[in-house]
Amino acid sequence: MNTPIAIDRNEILKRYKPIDKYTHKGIQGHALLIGGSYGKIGAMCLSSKAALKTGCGLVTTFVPLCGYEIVQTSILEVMVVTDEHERYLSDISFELEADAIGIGPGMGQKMATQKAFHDFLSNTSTPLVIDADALNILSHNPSWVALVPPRTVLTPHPKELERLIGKWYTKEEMFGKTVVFSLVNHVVIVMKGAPTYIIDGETIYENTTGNAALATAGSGDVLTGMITSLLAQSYKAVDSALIGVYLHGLTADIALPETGYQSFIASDIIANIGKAYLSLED
Ligand SMILES: NC(=O)C1=CN([C@@H]2O[C@H](COP(=O)(O)OP(=O)(O)OC[C@H]3O[C@@H](n4cnc5c(N)ncnc54)[C@H](OP(=O)(O)O)[C@@H]3O)[C@@H](O)[C@H]2O)[C@@H](O)CC1
Ligand SMILES: Nc1ncnc2c1ncn2[C@@H]1O[C@H](COP(=O)(O)OP(=O)(O)O)[C@@H](O)[C@H]1O
Ligand SMILES: [Mg+2]
Repeated sequence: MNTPIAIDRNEILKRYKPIDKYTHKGIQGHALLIGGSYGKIGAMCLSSKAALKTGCGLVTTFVPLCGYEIVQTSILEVMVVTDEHERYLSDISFELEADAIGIGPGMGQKMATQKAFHDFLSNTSTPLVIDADALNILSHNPSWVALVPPRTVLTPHPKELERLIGKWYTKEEMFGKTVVFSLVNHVVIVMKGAPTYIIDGETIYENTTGNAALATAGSGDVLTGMITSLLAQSYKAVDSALIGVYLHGLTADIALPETGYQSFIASDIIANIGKAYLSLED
């Protein structure tokens, strides 16, 4: 196993692109977030708001019908496109051209949703982040991994990773299997945890920010929105993963003196993305 490269401020500054004075929303990138189901529309609100706060110019959210008013009223800046099904996704089709797509948070694994995800994968070549239930659907249908576009970013937590690559008995074996999965499928894997590792083929990165305050509902949904936003802003897949994970962890380090571990919630990640970015400008 290769020694992990520590991802600290210096490593991020090598990759970070400050905003161009003459940019406009049309060139800042359009992120599309797809997911949600009855009772889990909040996951999409979190990922969509996080995408906006990470800097892309436009965000569209694709949710089942029951999510329409929830997303429209909770985030005024986001555009909403709906599936025809009331409670879950059954046909992921849309007219818009997105620069990056994040799919999976809160999506559920109904058979109709699985089929819709298969058809979506068969027809997309847009830079992609796959998270949560979309990862679980891939684990149920391993042959569909071949449909995943090269350089897609996968963001499993340990259980999702185990479903995808199978059980491991040592840390070494866990890294070995993840590296092979990354190499064979040409994908970047964000192994979420404490700490989070990012695997790009044989290269392993170890994030240095974040703390136990992040152990709270929706913090992974927020990360999906952040990485999708960076992809939409034309960062390479691995750089989107590294910068996204670094900034995400930094928000918790910044907020900790105010919130303590217990009262920090996923919305606090979103509220502190601005301060995390500003710390790169000092
Ligand atoms: N507001 C909303 O709409 C929200 C919606 N959400 C959406 O819900 C859906 C289900 O997602 P999910 O991750 O809760 O379920 P699931 O995949 O069964 O994993 C749970 C199990 O995994 C494990 N585990 C997790 N982390 C671990 C770690 N660091 N280290 C070690 N183990 C770890 C742990 O297993 P255990 O240790 O108990 O065996 C745990 O019980 C998904 O679509 C998501 O987007 C949520 O985001 C919440 C807010
Ligand atoms: N103890 C911890 N220390 C640092 N980061 C953590 C800790 N617990 C969870 N996290 C981070 O929080 C996020 C949790 O993601 P996930 O389990 O997908 O949450 P959800 O599905 O509820 O949105 C990951 O980025 C993970 O690295
Ligand atoms: Mg998650």
